[in-house]
Amino acid sequence: MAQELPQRGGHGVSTEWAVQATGVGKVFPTAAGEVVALTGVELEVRAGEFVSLIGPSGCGKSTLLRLIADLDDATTGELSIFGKPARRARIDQDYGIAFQQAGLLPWRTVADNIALPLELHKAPKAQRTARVAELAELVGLGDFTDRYPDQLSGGMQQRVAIARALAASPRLLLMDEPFGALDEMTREYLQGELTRIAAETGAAVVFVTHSIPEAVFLSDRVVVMSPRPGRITAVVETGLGEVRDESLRESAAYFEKVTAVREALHGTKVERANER
Ligand SMILES: Nc1ncnc2c1ncn2[C@@H]1O[C@H](COP(=O)(O)OP(=O)(O)OP(=O)(O)O)[C@@H](O)[C@H]1O
Repeated sequence: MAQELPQRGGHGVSTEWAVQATGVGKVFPTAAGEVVALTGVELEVRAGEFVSLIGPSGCGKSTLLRLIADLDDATTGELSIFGKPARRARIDQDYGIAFQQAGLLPWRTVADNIALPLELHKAPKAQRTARVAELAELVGLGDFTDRYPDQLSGGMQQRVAIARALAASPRLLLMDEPFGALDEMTREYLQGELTRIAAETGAAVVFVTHSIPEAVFLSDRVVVMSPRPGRITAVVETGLGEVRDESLRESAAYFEKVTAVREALHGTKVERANER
């Protein structure tokens, strides 16, 4: 059945779905019995839309992102990325990923790590060099392109990972707490940059976070999940439009949505999340 398209503040209405999850469930067999990590997940992310997943530890946020990225298989249900099976989308490199661990190649410099997706896309050398310089500047590492990952702080490594995810201007970005290890000022700066880049490139983003303010600042919609078993319990549309600048953080509309997400989360009985 055709679903109603969510409204987006800035990119105009698209009829294309970046992600469609239908009846998705994931069960992990363990020595102690089966762990139902996800059940009955229905999620659509429109092309160009920014969606955050938030919820207490263990509610299945990372598992859902890993299924979208085809890093694991769903036990039930179906996932499609731009209308393709997740596996096809992975082979076609339809998305960029930035996860909690930077996952950089230690034998490659910052510049060569950022360039990796461009090499896979067979971009000409001159184009690669220009794009790498632009991205390194963007994440504040313009002076560090010749360094190796072990010469960088954890936060700097994470910024390289973000630049790498953006390198090939993918139509979809999958991000699992990419700013979690950064200091607050860098984090807020990169949040602003990410919304600008997503708007400029028209990329859809699925973003896992533990931070309510971060989710609200970044997103068109905040998807609230609850554990045991992991499922979607609420979806908060922010309606904050495309311009996400610092003044937004002090606006009444922003505070209202932060409160709405907090209340939706409390409805998921946060105190039970650690009973596993
Ligand atoms: N490979 C695995 N084998 C067994 N159980 C797993 C595996 N991966 C995840 N789980 C379980 O699935 C559930 C969801 O885990 P997941 O990491 O997706 O949660 P999360 O919401 O991302 O948590 P956090 O916020 O702490 O990162 C948890 O109960 C976890 O213990």
